Amino acid sequence: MPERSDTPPVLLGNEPGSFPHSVLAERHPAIIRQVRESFPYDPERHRALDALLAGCTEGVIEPLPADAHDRDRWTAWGADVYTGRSWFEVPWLWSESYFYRQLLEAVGYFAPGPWQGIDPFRPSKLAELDAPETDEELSALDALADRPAGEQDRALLHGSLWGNRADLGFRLSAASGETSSDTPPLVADDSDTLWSLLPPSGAATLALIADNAGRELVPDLLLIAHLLTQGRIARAVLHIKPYPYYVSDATHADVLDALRRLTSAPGAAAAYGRTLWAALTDGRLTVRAHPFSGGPLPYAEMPGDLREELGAATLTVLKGDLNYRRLVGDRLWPPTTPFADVTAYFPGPVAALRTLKSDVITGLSDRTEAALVAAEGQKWRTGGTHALIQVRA
Ligand SMILES: O=P(O)(O)OC[C@@]1(O)O[C@H](CO)[C@@H](O)[C@@H]1O
Repeated sequence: MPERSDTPPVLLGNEPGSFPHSVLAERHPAIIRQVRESFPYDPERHRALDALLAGCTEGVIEPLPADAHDRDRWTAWGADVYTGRSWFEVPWLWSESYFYRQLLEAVGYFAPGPWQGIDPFRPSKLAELDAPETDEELSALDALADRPAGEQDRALLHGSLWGNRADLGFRLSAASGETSSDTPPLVADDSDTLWSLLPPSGAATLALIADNAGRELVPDLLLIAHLLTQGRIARAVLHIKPYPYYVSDATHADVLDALRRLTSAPGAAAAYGRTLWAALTDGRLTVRAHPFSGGPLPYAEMPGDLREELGAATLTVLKGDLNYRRLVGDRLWPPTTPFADVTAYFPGPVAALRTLKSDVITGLSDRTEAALVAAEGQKWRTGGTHALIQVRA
């Protein structure tokens, strides 16, 4: 993307007291401690986790093993440039993403052996899926079945949007999700444009770039099922992560767990599950784990095949905070910078559904920004209490 002359610099994690700094200095060590307890890892795995714990705050970025299957890919993504530097002095997005790659290395996720393919975050993902809150959310679908189509559209869109609050990494460091602010929860709402891109004519292809498993993925799947049933889309491609990432990000195993949760639920939820099952088996719904989805770069740098694929979609919906950062570049834009400007490079119509959990934001009106700042200072940016639906048609 050619840079605008007023483009702010990419965020780093080097400012003590800032949100990015706290993620590197506090959230990452907490994640390692949590992973240590998640399985009875052997002494070698414990040593590797301890080394990462020391290294990720005090040390420097270490290279991947020479025989790592994805070493060349990470080199192309910048590993040689950043190796040997402090985690805090390189782009925050890169540093965080590489942390998860190194965490998988430490638990032996890629190496032949007993821990190969074992998702270190699976216990917490499954606990969430099994939680009584998930039952409550699914039983609410029964009452929705008799409501007018427009009301169902809105409920399922908002379910998917607010499902993004359920991010396990975020909960590790968010002391309280509540705010006393009386500012509206939605800071931008382009949902009319979103619906206008998906009329009930049945021809559209939706690309949904998923974020978290469990209580976010379930409503994402419900939204897809609803759009298929209403004829607003003919097919959907669900983009997930090729491996565990940012604690709760959805992998293919998580999609299958969520689907099983739906099909085994009572009432309307099971019907949604059956719709999805049928769509997967007849090819109207496909699941895609592109390597770039687990990468450390903004979408402006997506490779040609992905660009072509998303360019062919009627609409690409990006879920969540991290995808938003990757979509607009991980930069501290003035909040009133038009969303359409910073996403002009994207190969087709694009929508962001996101709760606000990091400083990056674009597309606010002057009035909304002023009201948020007057009520909360800058807390609205990271508290997860506000959300947005932004669309560039
Ligand atoms: O993408 P998600 O799940 O909505 O949020 C991811 C998140 O919790 O992790 C990043 C910090 O580690 C931030 O982008 C955000 O706070």
